[in-house]
Amino acid sequence: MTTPLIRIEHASKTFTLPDGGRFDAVRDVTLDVREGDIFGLIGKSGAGKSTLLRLFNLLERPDAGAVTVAGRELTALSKHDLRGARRNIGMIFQQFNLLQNATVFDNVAFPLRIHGGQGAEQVAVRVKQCLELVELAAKADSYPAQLSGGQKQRVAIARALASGPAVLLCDEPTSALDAETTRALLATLRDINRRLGVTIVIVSHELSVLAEICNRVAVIEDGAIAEEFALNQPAGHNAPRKTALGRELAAFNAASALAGAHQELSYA
Ligand SMILES: Nc1ncnc2c1ncn2[C@@H]1O[C@H](COP(=O)(O)OP(=O)(O)OP(=O)(O)O)[C@@H](O)[C@H]1O
Repeated sequence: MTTPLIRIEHASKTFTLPDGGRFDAVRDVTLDVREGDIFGLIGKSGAGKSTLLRLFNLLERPDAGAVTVAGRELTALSKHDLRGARRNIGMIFQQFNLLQNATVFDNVAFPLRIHGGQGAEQVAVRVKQCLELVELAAKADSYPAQLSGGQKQRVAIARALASGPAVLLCDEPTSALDAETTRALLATLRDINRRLGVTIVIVSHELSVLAEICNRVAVIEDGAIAEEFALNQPAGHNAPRKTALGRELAAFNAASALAGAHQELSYA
């Protein structure tokens, strides 16, 4: 058994509320993500999916437990070393989070410039590579306001990949996009996973998104893992699911596999 690329061990996160109360958003989660996975986190609104995802790069620091990525225990690193380790973990968000007053080029160059160590020419070469990857090289001089939602998210992907990370975290990456743009964006993510070998962890409330792209999912309920299972298994390899969401997702997955098989047959 190979060592997982990401290991979350007994992680918990409690928020203190304005009224002084406490809320357990993540409760004793242990989770492995293997290299090359497209790993999905599903759950109802408020289940703790985004908080859990933000533990993967310590955007939220767990109150207890350990987070290890590519052999480095992030929870044990100094601030300085954590900054370096984070270059191995890109992240994209539902609302893209681009710098509005900067061009597409400057948005993608931003993480390279703040980290330093590369000359302007090297930065330009890397930005061009990343924009070509998401098919937006022609938009280098545009501003975010001039782009469609799908294009903005592809700029965000290019920015997230600029430092050559092994992991890409995606927090509801398609929730602000229409169905067609969603399909195109998922194709880009799949391509990045297959061609560049980038491991992806994705939070989405859209079952169709997860059924289409993930090879493994965890169902989150009340901040804990209710069940975890593989998708796109050969027929007969699917054990009964424990949760309603798990059953719904498995049915979605089976239906889209069947649709795919029909499509292949009609092309044969
Ligand atoms: N900084 C915070 N302070 C207090 N409570 C928070 C904080 N961040 C999240 N929470 C609470 O923790 C719970 C889990 O939030 P989280 O965003 O992780 O859920 P989610 O499953 O991603 O939901 P959604 O799909 O609605 O985004 C929610 O009840 C939320 O209100």
